[in-house]
Amino acid sequence: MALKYLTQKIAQTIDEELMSQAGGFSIDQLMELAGLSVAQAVSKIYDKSNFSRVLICCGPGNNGGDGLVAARHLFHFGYKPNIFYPKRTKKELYQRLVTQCENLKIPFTDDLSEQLLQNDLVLDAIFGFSFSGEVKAPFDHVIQKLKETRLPIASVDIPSAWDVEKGNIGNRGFTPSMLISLTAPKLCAKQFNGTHLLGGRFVPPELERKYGLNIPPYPGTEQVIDITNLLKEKL
Ligand SMILES: NC(=O)C1=CN([C@@H]2O[C@H](COP(=O)(O)OP(=O)(O)OC[C@H]3O[C@@H](n4cnc5c(N)ncnc54)[C@H](O)[C@@H]3O)[C@@H](O)[C@H]2O)[C@H](O)CC1
Ligand SMILES: [K+]
Repeated sequence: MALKYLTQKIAQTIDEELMSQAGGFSIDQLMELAGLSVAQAVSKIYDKSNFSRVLICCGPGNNGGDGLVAARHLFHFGYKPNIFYPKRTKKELYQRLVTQCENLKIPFTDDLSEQLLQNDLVLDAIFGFSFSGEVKAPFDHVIQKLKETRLPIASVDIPSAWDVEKGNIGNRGFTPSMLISLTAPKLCAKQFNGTHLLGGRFVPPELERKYGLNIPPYPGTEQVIDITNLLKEKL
């Protein structure tokens, strides 16, 4: 049975259902597991001996929160993360995630151009499944710079600036080297031919059946599963 690609609406509905009274999760929990998956995916594909310096670009929503969590785990895995977080939110959850990174002395930077010259890999945690429309400032400049960089880019959940369902319309985004889909891939991932990992190992079987997700079994205690070839077989 083929893995399901989610519409924007279904992705948001599943998220809401997980965090409803019946679902029982808090956003902190889901974000922690999502960010852990992202860090584990990065460590599997980009060995720290060659890609130790990771520039984590964080957006204003939960995708950016996943990036902050991933930064902390990457630090503990022995990487040297740097964080670019141009539009911080005042919500307590994000402030705590920032404090946790500051306590690890993970540098926060304002100079994206400079950082793109000093890192080995970019983690794109700018926009996820709630992105829509044209990219607004200040992220229009950020996306442009990421289009120009030669560094490999690993995208969290959605390649930022891609339409969640239609993909890279009008070529307004960049094409990452790796995509880490969370819960299940979104429709835009049908256009993606690079390394593709799935993370977010928190979906109860009943919810998985309800939405027909057909998530392949995660190996052992892993937080990610490589679905690159699996998806190619199904195309
Ligand atoms: N169940 C899961 O899979 C989980 C996934 N997680 C991650 O959460 C994101 C979705 O988070 P959400 O807060 O809903 O939205 P985004 O981060 O995608 O972005 C919202 C943010 O962006 C702004 N925005 C929207 N469109 C534009 C635009 N055109 N230009 C500029 N800015 C824009 C908007 O105003 C908001 O501020 C999901 O993808 C996963 O990465 C959870 O962490 C855990 C559960
Ligand atoms: K992203």
